[in-house]
Amino acid sequence: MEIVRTERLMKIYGDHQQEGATTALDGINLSIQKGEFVAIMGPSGSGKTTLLNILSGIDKPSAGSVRIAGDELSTMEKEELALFRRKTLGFVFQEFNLLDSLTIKENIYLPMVLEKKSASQMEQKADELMELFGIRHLQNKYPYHVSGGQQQRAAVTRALVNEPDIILADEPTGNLDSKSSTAILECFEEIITTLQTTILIVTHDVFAASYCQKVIFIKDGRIHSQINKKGSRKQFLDQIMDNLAVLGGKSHDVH
Ligand SMILES: Nc1ncnc2c1ncn2[C@@H]1O[C@H](COP(=O)(O)OP(=O)(O)OP(=O)(O)O)[C@@H](O)[C@H]1O
Repeated sequence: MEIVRTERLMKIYGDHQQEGATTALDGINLSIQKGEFVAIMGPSGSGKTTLLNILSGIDKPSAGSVRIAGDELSTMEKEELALFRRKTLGFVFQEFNLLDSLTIKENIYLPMVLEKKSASQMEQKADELMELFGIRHLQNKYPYHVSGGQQQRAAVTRALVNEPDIILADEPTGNLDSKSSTAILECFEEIITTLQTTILIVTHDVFAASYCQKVIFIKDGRIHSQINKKGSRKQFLDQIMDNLAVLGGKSHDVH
């Protein structure tokens, strides 16, 4: 089943007939299947954030179509889109974005409260996922009392409670040390195997990308190349580095 499909996706910032307009996306055709773990990489300014914002429904394309789980996003009205985002998408951010005034458990409950789930449904789902990610014992602590890696695992749990079709993650390892990065990437692998949720990450981190099954490289708003993991993770990491070198991008954050 196809979870993401974009066709001839364009994004132009500014008036395209005037000087100073920027073509951020220039005809992106993307197809991501259910249960795939995919990374988008590319040099600074290549259009990664723009693409993620459009897939997230935060931004609208200038032209082209974007379908997520079969639904066309670009024609949705504001309220329909808000509902769609809550039901279909899960978000993970570099800065975790947990609310400091709420406990870990309350943070995790939040998307379910918005969906008006029953107390027993919320408890069952939260317990199941906190157990899976080893953070159940932290549920009554506040975010500032747990480590960055534990906060990110709570954020991943929160992203999953409404059983989204896809998790969109923006630099999910950007604020983590290598041990916590590994833990979160193993969480993602667990999600793929146990829940078959599709995961799309945008990252500069070659180590993070090497956990994915597929890496799509973009440059100047176009898909430049795409590679699939065949051998070991280490072999894939080397292959990603080679592709980045061809692309002319910086490959920092190698652990
Ligand atoms: N709101 C905006 N208005 C005008 N131009 C923009 C806007 N947002 C992004 N751009 C331009 O669009 C292009 C793509 O930007 P984008 O942020 O998507 O790149 P990126 O690959 O995410 O970069 P980075 O890795 O540095 O975050 C760049 O040339 C950028 O300057």
